[in-house]
Amino acid sequence: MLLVFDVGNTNIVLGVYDGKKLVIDWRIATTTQRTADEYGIVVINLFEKAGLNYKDIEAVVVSSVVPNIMYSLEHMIRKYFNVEPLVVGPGIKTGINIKYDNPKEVGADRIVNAVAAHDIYKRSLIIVDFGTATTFCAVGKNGDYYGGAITPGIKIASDALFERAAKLPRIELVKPPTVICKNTVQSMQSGIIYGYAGLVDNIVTKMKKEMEQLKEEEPFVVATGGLAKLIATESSTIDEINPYLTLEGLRIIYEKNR
Ligand SMILES: Nc1ncnc2c1ncn2[C@@H]1O[C@H](COP(=O)(O)OP(=O)(O)O)[C@@H](O)[C@H]1O
Ligand SMILES: CC(C)(COP(=O)(O)O)[C@@H](O)C(=O)NCCC(=O)O
Ligand SMILES: [K+]
Repeated sequence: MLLVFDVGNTNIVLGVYDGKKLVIDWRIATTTQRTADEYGIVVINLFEKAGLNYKDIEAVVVSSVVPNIMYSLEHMIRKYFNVEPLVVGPGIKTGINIKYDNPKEVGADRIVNAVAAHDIYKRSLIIVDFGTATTFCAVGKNGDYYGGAITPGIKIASDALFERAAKLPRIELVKPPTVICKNTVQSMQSGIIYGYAGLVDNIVTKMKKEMEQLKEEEPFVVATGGLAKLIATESSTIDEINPYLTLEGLRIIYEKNR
């Protein structure tokens, strides 16, 4: 079986694949303080609780946008799974042609998403990943990765408001029934959720126009990431939510590099 790690700045999402089948996935906090053994205990426990034998793992693929976690994570993988992790980065076969000024600069998660979406949808795409940051990526029909935009994630924006405004409380990210709200919590929820949906629609609409100039057909808009569900229902430009896009991309990258 294959174990994949999607290391983001807030969460690490793990997936266990048996061939093309995602057997199980887990979400743990990204902490740079954990040692290899501490990560080992957490991951082995997850396998045991799920009734899976971690010794059945034959390969591990890692996508990370958190460099200073990698020493412990790779050490854990070697020590507990006895395999050399395949780490997504320059030199790895992806089938994606990165048209960034400096291709090495693009977050691995963004490329992994592009690999999955290109493989699944086989058409021009805009991928929106709602995580610590929200990323927007334009991908051509033939797998050209044009780049896109990066904005503070919705939770960061919401936490910043709480931290910087004395009288504003920390809020739960829940959609209020109306935009015009009559109490502080719902007013904040209205501003962050409906406001963010507008941000998404504005950026996607402008990206679509630029992709037209790049002679790409009307792109299909796919959302992923922990916070996608929250916004996608309010957005008028998101066509589909695919929560497992990044994990799928890691599986596909394994197949391309085995
Ligand atoms: N199913 C869910 N429902 C609501 N929030 C979620 C869910 N899954 C993850 N989250 C939240 O999404 C955020 C992390 O999303 P994620 O895409 O993993 O971020 P990153 O990749 O930047 O670490 C966290 O705030 C987490 O609590
Ligand atoms: C923008 C990101 C922080 C998003 O990562 P995440 O929200 O998943 O933690 C990550 O893709 C990244 O570090 N990118 C490098 C810069 C770039 O893509 O241009
Ligand atoms: K992410």
